[in-house]
Amino acid sequence: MDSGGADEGTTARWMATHRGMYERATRHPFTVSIRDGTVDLVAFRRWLGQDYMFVREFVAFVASVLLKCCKQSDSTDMEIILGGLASLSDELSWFKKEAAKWGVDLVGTSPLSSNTEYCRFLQSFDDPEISYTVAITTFWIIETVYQDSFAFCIEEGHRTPSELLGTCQRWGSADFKQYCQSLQQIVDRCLANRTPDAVKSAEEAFLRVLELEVGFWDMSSSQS
Ligand SMILES: Cc1ncc(CN)c(N)n1
Repeated sequence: MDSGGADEGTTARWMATHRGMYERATRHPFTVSIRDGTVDLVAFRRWLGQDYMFVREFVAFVASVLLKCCKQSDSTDMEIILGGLASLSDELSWFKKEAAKWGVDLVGTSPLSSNTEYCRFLQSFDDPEISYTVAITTFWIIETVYQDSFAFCIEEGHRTPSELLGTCQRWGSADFKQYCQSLQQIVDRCLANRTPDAVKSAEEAFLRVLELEVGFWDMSSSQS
């Protein structure tokens, strides 16, 4: 981790301060049911179709983060963000393959309301007034919720059905964890240089993502 900033470790503090909310997002009954082996496969298929649409929107969001990054003078973060963006190409192919396997019709699927709400939030980052710090914070926590949620599904003692292990590995792998940690280091470094108001805006974005992630899992479980 970069040792230059006095305010290093802000993200860890947020995670501790907002532990309850963080756990609602990362230990949601939907993902816990995957780990327990009791997952409703209708809900899993719904999640798959909805998440495919989300990821298509996420590509544009990550591109907007990259653009903000490139406009910064000292932009060593660019390669990590670009790597994340490039990997979404694979991810979209993976969704198409899984959809075929599970009989999910991606073309005929429409976004449910929680997905639409989340996608609108992502689209709002097109605004050049939204800072790189807020954008990279948002990017980091979006990826981290999936990393933490799915890593739990393959941790010791899991009863995840074998046909879902690939899904859990996708986001629960050590490589994906490492990538999330790289993003977290960028966020902590950015936050260390910012005013209290700027840090507050980033914290609000962090909390908003947690809320939207809970909404996304709820939607997957119950079609709300
Ligand atoms: C809703 C949601 N949140 C996060 C991720 C991880 N990129 C995702 N695919 N979908």
